[in-house]
Amino acid sequence: MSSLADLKELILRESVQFGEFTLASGQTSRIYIDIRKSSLHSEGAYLIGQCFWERIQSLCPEAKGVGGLTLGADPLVSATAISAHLDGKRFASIIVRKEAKAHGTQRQIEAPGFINPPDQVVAVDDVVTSGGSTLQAIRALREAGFQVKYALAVVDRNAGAKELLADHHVELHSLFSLDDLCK
Ligand SMILES: O=P(O)(O)OC[C@H]1O[C@H](OP(=O)(O)OP(=O)(O)O)[C@H](O)[C@@H]1O
Ligand SMILES: O=C(O)c1cc(=O)[nH]c(=O)[nH]1
Repeated sequence: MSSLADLKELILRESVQFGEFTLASGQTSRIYIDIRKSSLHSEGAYLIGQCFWERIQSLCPEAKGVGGLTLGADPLVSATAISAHLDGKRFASIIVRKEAKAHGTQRQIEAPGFINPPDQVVAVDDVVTSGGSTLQAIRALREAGFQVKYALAVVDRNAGAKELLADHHVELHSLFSLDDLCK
């Protein structure tokens, strides 16, 4: 089986939940895809890293790193950078804090020293619904001087994120849609 097929099976097993959920956007839903249950799983982290790295190389070969909003994106950025390293490439994991630290470095963006504006970065998220969280990360990355033309999510719930990000000149891609997982 391919990494994508293995990942789909793992997400279906570990991450799909049914109930009454309030989403980040304030919408309610009877389905919740908790990708944290897969991205914090040893096999899931490996598979997400492989799938993201492969997709990023075809989508944006000039990218020097991936960045996303804590917490959902944290394991994704690390997994992608490890896959890049195993492929012999230096590639940055960037974590965007929801707000800048009030002490210490006072940074909102945590990144290794080798990546610098105006390098190209792909924005990542575990699930996109409205796209608001991904846009928050993109805004912070752009304010820091990075270029962001592409975003990549594990799951796109097809609830407006693609359109919102397109309005901000970012092309959204995903490994799966909600329909792929819950038909
Ligand atoms: O596209 P949106 O409408 O913004 O919704 C999707 C966001 O919601 C979830 O994060 P959540 O706010 O639950 O935070 P967490 O990652 O810190 O758990 C998820 O990880 C996405 O980042
Ligand atoms: O929109 C959200 O908040 C959301 C939906 C979903 O399916 N999974 C998730 O982690 N967040």
